[in-house]
Amino acid sequence: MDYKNYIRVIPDFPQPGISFKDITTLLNDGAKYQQAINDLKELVAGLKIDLIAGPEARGFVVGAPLAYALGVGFVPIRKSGKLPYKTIEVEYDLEYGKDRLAMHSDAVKPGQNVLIADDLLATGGTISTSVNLVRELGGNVIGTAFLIELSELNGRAKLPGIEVFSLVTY
Ligand SMILES: O=P(O)(O)OC[C@H]1O[C@H](OP(=O)(O)OP(=O)(O)O)[C@H](O)[C@@H]1O
Ligand SMILES: Nc1ncnc2[nH]cnc12
Repeated sequence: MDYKNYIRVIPDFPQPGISFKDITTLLNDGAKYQQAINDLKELVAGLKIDLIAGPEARGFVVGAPLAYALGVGFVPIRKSGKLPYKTIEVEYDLEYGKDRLAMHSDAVKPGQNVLIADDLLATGGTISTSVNLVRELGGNVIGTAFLIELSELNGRAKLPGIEVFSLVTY
């Protein structure tokens, strides 16, 4: 499927110079959304995955259905202050701004194989921070999966030695 037909591109959002890739138009189409998750499932079929972790908020709409489709657990990685139990936290830079990500300290057991999923790889700040959180708990990051990769921002450079799977590249 040509995913670009279903992703809306909004210039200068949320600030001048950013070409925003809006996946709500893909999510709005049930058959295409389902196909996207199934296509990601095919891409990661060779991996032995114990858990999928996904960063708030758009990582949830990719990571949770992928976990459900694979029959594995899902770990939410959230912005600071949202998780109720003990957390580990890391600050990071975004394409537009700064934030802090957190994960429950018992969410990943040492040695578990974790795939990290999100809607989009831009600078790689969000995903490399997610990788650091999973590794801090002793998890083994076996890959990362995205609907969209923005190749010019070279997020892959922040993921040395980690496999990157994506459905569409801009
Ligand atoms: O590779 P990066 O430069 O880190 O950018 C990619 C991240 O930015 C967006 O999330 P955002 O922080 O805007 O939050 P949201 O999912 O809550 O909209 C997107 O969903 C990715 O998580
Ligand atoms: N260009 C972009 N479009 C959509 N989400 C993003 N997150 C970071 N950069 C983005």
